[in-house]
Amino acid sequence: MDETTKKKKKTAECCGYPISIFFIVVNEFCERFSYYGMRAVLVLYFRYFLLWDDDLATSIYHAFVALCYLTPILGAIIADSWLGKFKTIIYLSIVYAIGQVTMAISTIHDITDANRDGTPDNFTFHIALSMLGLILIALGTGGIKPCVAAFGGDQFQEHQSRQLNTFFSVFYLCINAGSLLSTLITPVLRAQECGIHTQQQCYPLAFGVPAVLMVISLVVFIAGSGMYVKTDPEGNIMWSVCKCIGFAIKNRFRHRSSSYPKREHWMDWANEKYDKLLIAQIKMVLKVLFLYIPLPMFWTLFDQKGSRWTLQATTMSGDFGAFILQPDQMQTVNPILILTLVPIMDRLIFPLIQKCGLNFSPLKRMTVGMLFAAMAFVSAALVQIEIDKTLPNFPSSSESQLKVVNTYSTTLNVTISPNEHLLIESFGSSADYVTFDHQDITVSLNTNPVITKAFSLIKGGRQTLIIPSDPTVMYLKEDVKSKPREGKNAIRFVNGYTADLNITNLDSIEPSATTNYTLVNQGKRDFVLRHGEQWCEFSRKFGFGASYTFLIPSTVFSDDCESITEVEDMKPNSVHMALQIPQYFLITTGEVMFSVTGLQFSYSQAPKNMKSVLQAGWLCTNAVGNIIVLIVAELGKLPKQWAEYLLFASLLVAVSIIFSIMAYFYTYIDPAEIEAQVRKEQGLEPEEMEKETIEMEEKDEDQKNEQGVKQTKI
Ligand SMILES: CC(C)C[C@H](N)C(=O)N1CCC[C@H]1C(=O)O
Repeated sequence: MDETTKKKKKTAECCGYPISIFFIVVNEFCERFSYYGMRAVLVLYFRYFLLWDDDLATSIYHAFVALCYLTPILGAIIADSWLGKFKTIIYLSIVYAIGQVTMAISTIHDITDANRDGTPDNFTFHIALSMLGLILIALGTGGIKPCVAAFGGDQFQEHQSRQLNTFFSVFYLCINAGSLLSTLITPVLRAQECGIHTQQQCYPLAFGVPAVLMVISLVVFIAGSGMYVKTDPEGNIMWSVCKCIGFAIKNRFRHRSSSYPKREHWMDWANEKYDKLLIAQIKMVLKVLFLYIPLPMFWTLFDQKGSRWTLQATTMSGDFGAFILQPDQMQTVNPILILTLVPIMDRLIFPLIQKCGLNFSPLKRMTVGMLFAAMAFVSAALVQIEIDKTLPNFPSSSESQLKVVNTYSTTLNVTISPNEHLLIESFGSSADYVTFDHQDITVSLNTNPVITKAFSLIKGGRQTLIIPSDPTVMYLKEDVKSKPREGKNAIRFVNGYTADLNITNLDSIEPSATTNYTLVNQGKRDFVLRHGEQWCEFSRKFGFGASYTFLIPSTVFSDDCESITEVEDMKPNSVHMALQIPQYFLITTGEVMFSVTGLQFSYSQAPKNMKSVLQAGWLCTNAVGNIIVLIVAELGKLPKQWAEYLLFASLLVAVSIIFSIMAYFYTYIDPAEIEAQVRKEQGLEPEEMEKETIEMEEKDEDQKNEQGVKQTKI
């Protein structure tokens, strides 16, 4: 029996809408807040809390997203064949909430930070707990995804078809409103400092708030339970489809001899055992699923917004004058644009194209959407080329780089064997790093007597030779050799004062010593220097992604910190994050054309009882897209990031050409019409079919009433 044909239960209404819809819409908003909020900080958590490298962080991120889009099949099977949509949503939401809480707990560094140095001591514990959390989240979010929208649709009566359409628009807006708010808020929460023993990036808050939102989502959904129209499971349509396909293949194989007459379609080999209607429906579904084959490539590019593009933003400047944008907040441009572009496209662009007499069919829209996504990656490559121009010339794995800092009382002539001569004034440094293709060097200073010392440099590393007030004890200090994380600044101090010094938030520094790097955020920062009763204060304004060594002279307290000099080890990021806006605009325009159209297309081309099968198939294209990113990342990374972006863009152009050829041969169908025709061929007239349906419904209803089961819709 078709569950969407008629509804007999009159539900409470407000302004023509079932009141129960309110609970479903709020539930979706909270759930999407929870999911996207957690996702917004996930790569940074992998990269900077678990200390994974870029490739591993990106791979696990995409594996997780892929899992989230594979589990809808599981959710659809559970709902259709066992629990029904309502119970499936409740049970899987509980699993989801437990996953979010587990994830939030795994980010508390203090749990294993026994030595209280600010970093976890037992990474295995944090990794295991976070992986468990992510698996539960993937199971929950993917499992309920195909059920919630359909459950919302179930709430509407036959006369509410206009409201039903509005519901789906509001539903989509809720997805993006929830994700917009969360991607704005969670990075801010992450940027806070918190902790019991030491203050660190507040990942527990960034993951904790999404966990709370998921609990709220569940509570809101349960609160509406008295008002919902609930349908019982109707048997597992997916299982019937699989059995029918399996039989057709087996039967075809059994009759492979040329003596058997050919059949029009290979699915016709199931005619002996299966209903013609089911076979016709499977044919319609397979035709659409075949078209889906090239689609994952779109998602391969789309989902890199959260990984590669965010990492790209960490090497850019987020100073927008009136406000500062964190690298991970750039992702919010997508839902903002969705909220504006969907109405513009629907109300303006598509009608205008239609007015011009152009046939912009759904499959054409999807092809153009792919081309927009490819253009977005060309734009990302151009931005990357600009960034690369501003990046320091880091040493290759066989080279070593050295810089010299002089805190001796006079200018020094520094000779580095065999032929490097540097003139460095007091409390100054060499202009830039000197690159060596060998590691063993000898340094001579023109002091009286001459001081000579041998050093071994780190292969592939950057170091600074610190010449203190007593040059005989000159020493090497390792420098940062990549941009500091998350657009922060790495700073350190050389103590040229004659006694121990205390600097805000740092351990005490001995005379002539150099501190390790400390990361500071963008903006104005104040430091207080102290020795006994003496103190002075100095301030510096920082940009994004720079590195500095501050040289403290012996006169520091007498001139009130004025004489502190600054050596720039690495220039701040100079390419502005606004340059990422064109790539976001292009990918979002592509998304509206591809994703929104794809959803409508999947729905309109699916037979009535297999809408969920195609929805699950559609979600699977997203999963496969993420798996492709994983494979590409694992197979090997191109030496240049811009080249990788161009590779993805070219692949998508190639795929969109293949898709447009496949689309050319696709004939749009009206599934209801085909179903009616098959029924007619089977000898069932429309009136008879109607009568039969009503009789079946009434019989079914009577049975349910007898059993005392609340049957609310037919
Ligand atoms: C990535 C954005 C925050 C959300 C995106 N615009 C979107 O609505 N979706 C991306 C995959 C499908 C859809 C969703 O259901 O989340």
